Amino acid sequence: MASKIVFVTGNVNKLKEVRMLLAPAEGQVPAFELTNIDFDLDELQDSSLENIARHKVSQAQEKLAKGTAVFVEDTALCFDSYNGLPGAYVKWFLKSVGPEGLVRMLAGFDNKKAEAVTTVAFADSNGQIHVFQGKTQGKVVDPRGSREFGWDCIFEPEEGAGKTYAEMEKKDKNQISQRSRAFALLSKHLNGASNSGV
Ligand SMILES: O=c1[nH]c(=O)c2ncn([C@@H]3O[C@H](COP(=O)(O)OP(=O)(O)OP(=O)(O)O)[C@@H](O)[C@H]3O)c2[nH]1
Ligand SMILES: [Mg+2]
Repeated sequence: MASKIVFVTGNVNKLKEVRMLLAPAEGQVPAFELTNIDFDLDELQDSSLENIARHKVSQAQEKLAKGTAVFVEDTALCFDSYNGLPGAYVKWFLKSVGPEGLVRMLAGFDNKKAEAVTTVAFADSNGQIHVFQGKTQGKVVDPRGSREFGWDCIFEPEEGAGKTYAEMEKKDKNQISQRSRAFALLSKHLNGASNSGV
């Protein structure tokens, strides 16, 4: 029977993407069964994305039965002109000023470059924590496309043929997104570990 892995997140858009990213290739037997729990986890206020993800998964571990394999992810949007801010704080900026407010933050700057970073922290069934990170470079632009997911409408990735994430098909975003890069590393780890159990 496939082992279970829990993804702790309260973000339905992340869940949708991660389910696509971790889906087994056609004809392949799934190596694990992915389930989701929405716990309210405290998020460390720290400039280290790795520390934030490690702290987040440690809390998730404490809430689950010992031996449960679990992962979390934290996603940051880092402005070049702000030396990496808002970074992991982007969630709170979005809540207070929306995508337009994020665009306005860069109004006085010629440099609109931004980096999207997803940091995955996976605690295996022995309680050992593994961290994986994916990055995508791009720039901040006036909102274009669907407003469904966070800052997707203002992030134009360098490899996106001039489209914002929000203007792209999900499968195309998944080819180049910071999340897909981080989860490709987790997948590789899980596939390597599948013989010994997760
Ligand atoms: O346009 C976007 N494209 C993305 O690919 C993306 N990934 C995350 N986000 C947003 O950035 C903040 C991260 O904060 P975050 O990592 O703490 O997430 P969260 O609190 O929503 O969920 P979780 O912590 O329960 O998993 C939240 O506002 C998310 O909505 C994204 N926005
Ligand atoms: Mg969060």
